[in-house]
Amino acid sequence: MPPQPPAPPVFYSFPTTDVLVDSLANFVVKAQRDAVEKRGKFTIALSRGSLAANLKGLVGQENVQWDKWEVFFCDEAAVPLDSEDSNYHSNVLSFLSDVPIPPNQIHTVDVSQLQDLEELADEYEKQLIGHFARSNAARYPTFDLMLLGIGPDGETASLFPGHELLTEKDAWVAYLDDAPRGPKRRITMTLPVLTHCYRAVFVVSGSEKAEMLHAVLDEPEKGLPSSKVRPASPGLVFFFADNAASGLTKYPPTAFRWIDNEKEAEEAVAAAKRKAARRAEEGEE
Ligand SMILES: O=C(O)[C@H](O)[C@@H](O)[C@H](O)[C@H](O)COP(=O)(O)O
Repeated sequence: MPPQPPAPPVFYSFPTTDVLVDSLANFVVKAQRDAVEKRGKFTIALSRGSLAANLKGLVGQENVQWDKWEVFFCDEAAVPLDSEDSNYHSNVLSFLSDVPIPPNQIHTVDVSQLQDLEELADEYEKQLIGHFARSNAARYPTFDLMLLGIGPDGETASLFPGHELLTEKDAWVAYLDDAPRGPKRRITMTLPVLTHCYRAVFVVSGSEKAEMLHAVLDEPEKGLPSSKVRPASPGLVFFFADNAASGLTKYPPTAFRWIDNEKEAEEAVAAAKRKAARRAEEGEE
């Protein structure tokens, strides 16, 4: 079978993250239902950063089959599990401590047992292999849902622009000791794993991300790490809040599903029409 084309992205735009959290929770729960129906369980991977806070809407969701969840972390700092730098810890504070996922289905690495970064990465890769070998892993595991952020330089998980890890094709989990921001020592899922999933959702908020998002989405030829996560159809979704998407040029406002921000939507459509009319006029001159 020829390789499937990358999915055209689906965009949701929210006025604020307060509005986004409920829709994101609904989206995750729907993805869970779909996965459990088709494959009997739900494998989800969570990226470091502000994402954890945006998952708090999962608490109190009804009809969730928490016992079917298998939670992994796209990237993790080599810090104790109760450190505020720990991705696991951020997610515990946000929602994991309030939902009944069996603890052995939340897959962490414990630096109090292992200090060496290479060993940490190997240990986490073994956990992935142990889990996915029983189900769908051929060359790479296929997560039901990858939840990702985009950092100020276009990084995602702990894959930073220009870093040698971006070319890693063999390992599922790799390590770095030179992260340019935050804790330097980390492990991260590699690009083939991030991209080889049923659905990837990027959650991005804040107008300070607008310029960088323009580079990620409108100029993929620049090859920023976040531009390279392109699951096969139909799996690429963006949740935007607080004007994060205001710098995009390639996608018209009509490509967005505007949630609770009709006024902004109307303004964006009107601005796009004015721009198109101006261009047409300039063409005539
Ligand atoms: O440690 C980190 O920060 C992550 O490695 C990074 O890739 C993160 O996912 C993005 O920076 C988005 O984070 P924010 O949503 O917090 O900006």
